[in-house]
Amino acid sequence: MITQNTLISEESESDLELELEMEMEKNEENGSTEEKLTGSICGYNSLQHLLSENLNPHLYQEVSRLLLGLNCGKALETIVIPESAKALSSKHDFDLQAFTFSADKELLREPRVVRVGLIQNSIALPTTAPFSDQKKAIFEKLRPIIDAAGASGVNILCLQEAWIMPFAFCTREKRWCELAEPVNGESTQFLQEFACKYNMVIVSSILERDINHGETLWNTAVIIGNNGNIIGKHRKNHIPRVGDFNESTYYMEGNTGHPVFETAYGKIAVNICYGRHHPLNWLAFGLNGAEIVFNPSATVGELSEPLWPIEARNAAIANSYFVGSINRVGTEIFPNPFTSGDGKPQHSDFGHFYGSSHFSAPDASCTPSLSRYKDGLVISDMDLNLCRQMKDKWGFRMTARYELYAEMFARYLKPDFEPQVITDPLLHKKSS
Ligand SMILES: NC(=O)NCCC(=O)O
Repeated sequence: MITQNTLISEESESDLELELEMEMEKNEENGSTEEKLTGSICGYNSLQHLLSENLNPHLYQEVSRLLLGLNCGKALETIVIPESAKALSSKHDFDLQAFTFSADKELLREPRVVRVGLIQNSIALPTTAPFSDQKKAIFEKLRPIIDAAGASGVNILCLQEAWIMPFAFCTREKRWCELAEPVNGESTQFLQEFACKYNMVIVSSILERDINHGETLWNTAVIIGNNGNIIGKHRKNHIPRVGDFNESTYYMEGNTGHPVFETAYGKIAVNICYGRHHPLNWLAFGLNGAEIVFNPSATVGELSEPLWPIEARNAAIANSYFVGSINRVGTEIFPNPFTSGDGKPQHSDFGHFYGSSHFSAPDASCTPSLSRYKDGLVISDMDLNLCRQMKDKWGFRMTARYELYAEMFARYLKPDFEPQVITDPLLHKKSS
């Protein structure tokens, strides 16, 4: 029975306001109160935080079991983070969390444990600052977070979508195109040093300018190998045309298919942001053998927050791989107001990017999420053997009936396609 442990939604409005005020006061974390007010859930930095503070330990355990699932029959365990990484997180005020997904022991294969990190961040300077200063400030902001990942022994690190810039695609202003870089440009060079220093694979999502093909623009993930080499790139397949996400003004649908990159630490792929709403996009990376698929994103609460914890987790389950979901944080205000043809008054920001980066595993378990308003690094160990173990257990690949769907698509793509509908012969008969 929920009584004094009740969720705060049942409290009176004035109680709630008082509690929120007290929570904000006792909250020692840095960052502006205003950002926390817009970014928090009633003063809590994440759903897990809200629940853990308001439920008794037994109720919290039961709620977590249902919300986060179990991994090998147990709640996910946290892992010990080196003091040097913790010190960086306190000094530079970023959220730092670390977990481990295990798999069953096998008789013929050794465990294949890799340590993976995801970074979420807000921009570092106002969008009105000179572009080069904005970019440099983001580099400087990320430096200690990447160092914390390196100090923690992260093998594969992924940054958020278009991490070197504000998510300016809402504006439709062409001047933001200046922030596009070639695949081997400034941001890649910046990350190559870390890749070498920490023997780390890094996935970097940028606005790409393809110099060799008419200086065209793409939304691209660059895969940097642990020797600092560029392994390859993937271009975002599905471009949003929803709300303020006016990204088709800037770049076209990707032309790189669904590549899987075989790295020193496993087979990885990147499903960039809006591609997460397309189950076939997830499927294709799985068919090419991905063991971890990253979803670097930029999305706002009003549009997608109820979808966020579901889609990635479902993809991990359906495709028997791990998913790393990243969303940026904060509210980015642009100098010129814009509208997006949806009848809403003109405005100067997208709304709040709600962070909440996390991992999902093929056995339906997932980590708690990072903060809704703070920069953060979430780390997880994952035994990649779990991918095949879940394929063997559920048999989704073997029961998939791909031939049925191949035939369906072949028919659907023909101009004379007619939907397969069998109408009740009595439906249109006049009653006599
Ligand atoms: N960046 C991007 O594709 N955002 C689209 C919004 C969403 O998919 O939630």
